[in-house]
Amino acid sequence: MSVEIFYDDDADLSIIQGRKVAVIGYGSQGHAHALSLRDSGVDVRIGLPEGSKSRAKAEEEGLRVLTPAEASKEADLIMILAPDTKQRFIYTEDVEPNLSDGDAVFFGHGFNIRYGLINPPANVDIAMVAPKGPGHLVRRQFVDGKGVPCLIAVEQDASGNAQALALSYAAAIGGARAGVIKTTFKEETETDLFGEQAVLCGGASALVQTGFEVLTEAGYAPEIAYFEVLHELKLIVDLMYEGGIARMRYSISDTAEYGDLTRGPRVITPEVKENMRKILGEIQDGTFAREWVAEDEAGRPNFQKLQEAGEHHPIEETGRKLRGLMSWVDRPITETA
Ligand SMILES: NC(=O)C1=CN([C@@H]2O[C@H](COP(=O)(O)OP(=O)(O)OC[C@H]3O[C@@H](n4cnc5c(N)ncnc54)[C@H](OP(=O)(O)O)[C@@H]3O)[C@@H](O)[C@H]2O)C=CC1
Ligand SMILES: CC[C@](O)(C(C)=O)C(=O)O
Ligand SMILES: [Mg+2]
Ligand SMILES: [Mg+2]
Repeated sequence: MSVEIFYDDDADLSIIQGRKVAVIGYGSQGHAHALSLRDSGVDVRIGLPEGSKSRAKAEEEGLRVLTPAEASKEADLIMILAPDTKQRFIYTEDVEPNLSDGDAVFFGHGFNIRYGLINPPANVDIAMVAPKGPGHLVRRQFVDGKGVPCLIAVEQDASGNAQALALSYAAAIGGARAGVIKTTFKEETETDLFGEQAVLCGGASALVQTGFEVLTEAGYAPEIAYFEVLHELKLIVDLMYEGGIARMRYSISDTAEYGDLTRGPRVITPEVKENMRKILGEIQDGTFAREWVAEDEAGRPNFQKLQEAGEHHPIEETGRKLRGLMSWVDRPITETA
């Protein structure tokens, strides 16, 4: 195996238990890290601006909430879990002026370091603990005694101990129960962006919406189309998660398997693969990062337009109606943060 994978036995939890941690941001990842660090015996404070709507949620959990500058000053490990497009401003205004020799600045994703938006001084550790899953599941798995795998990376090892520190942090949020893989900021950033754009979020959403459109435009009931292309997708992906594509193919009918083997490549054609390569190229050469930063600076006009179109896609209305009848899938994403 070419990668190094670490588990709980490889991690020394006492390292992170001996640090003062500031978690900047209390959203999807921030709440999961902060609550699980606290439950692992770590001294945690939250950094949020005075007017932040996340403040009440963190305070409800009994966490101590300071401004990002105060939290950075008090802490010797600052984990930045604010939106990627805001991090460079938070870093310059609140974090950097409060850094001392031997402090550590951590990230949950490598975007700002990989694309040179944050350039830290040489006297601090720069590392990453990036869970490979949405924050709400990171927390839910931790509470259930499980964990979401994490990537760790060290960009700058001023202390000579940055990797052990990152591994200790990953263990404290449950990552080492599932496996912690050592990588680089470059590899994490590029593969994470590719995964979410081409397969997990962009690819999967477009596949589901297009399948729904084809069925409903051909006159089939939206409810049947919804179950077929969205609801059942989870059940199929659960089998892949448990035992790979082979396990899924073992469980489906041979009719489905023959259709899978012969029709799948007609949907995901060589042209689609070429499009995926172009998307990867735009990530690697910085085109996507520049576009996203510019879009954010312009007030996100295109993002908002596309978001609205997605929210009004007919599959959402059908889904809301059907999920309303299935109490067990009614898990609002506001469950903990
Ligand atoms: N979402 C995920 O599951 C994953 C995210 N990541 C990475 O984690 C990081 C955080 O993403 P995510 O959890 O999705 O973010 P969210 O958008 O869910 O949450 C962002 C949080 O940052 C707060 N915030 C906004 N502006 C500031 C500021 N100026 N100072 C301090 N806090 C601020 C927000 O507060 P308010 O309520 O006021 O807006 C909110 O609490 C990103 O680097 C992302 O790429 C990595 C893996 C998975
Ligand atoms: C798949 C999306 C993700 O990369 C994640 C949950 O890991 C993100 O940035 O939210
Ligand atoms: Mg990811
Ligand atoms: Mg991501």
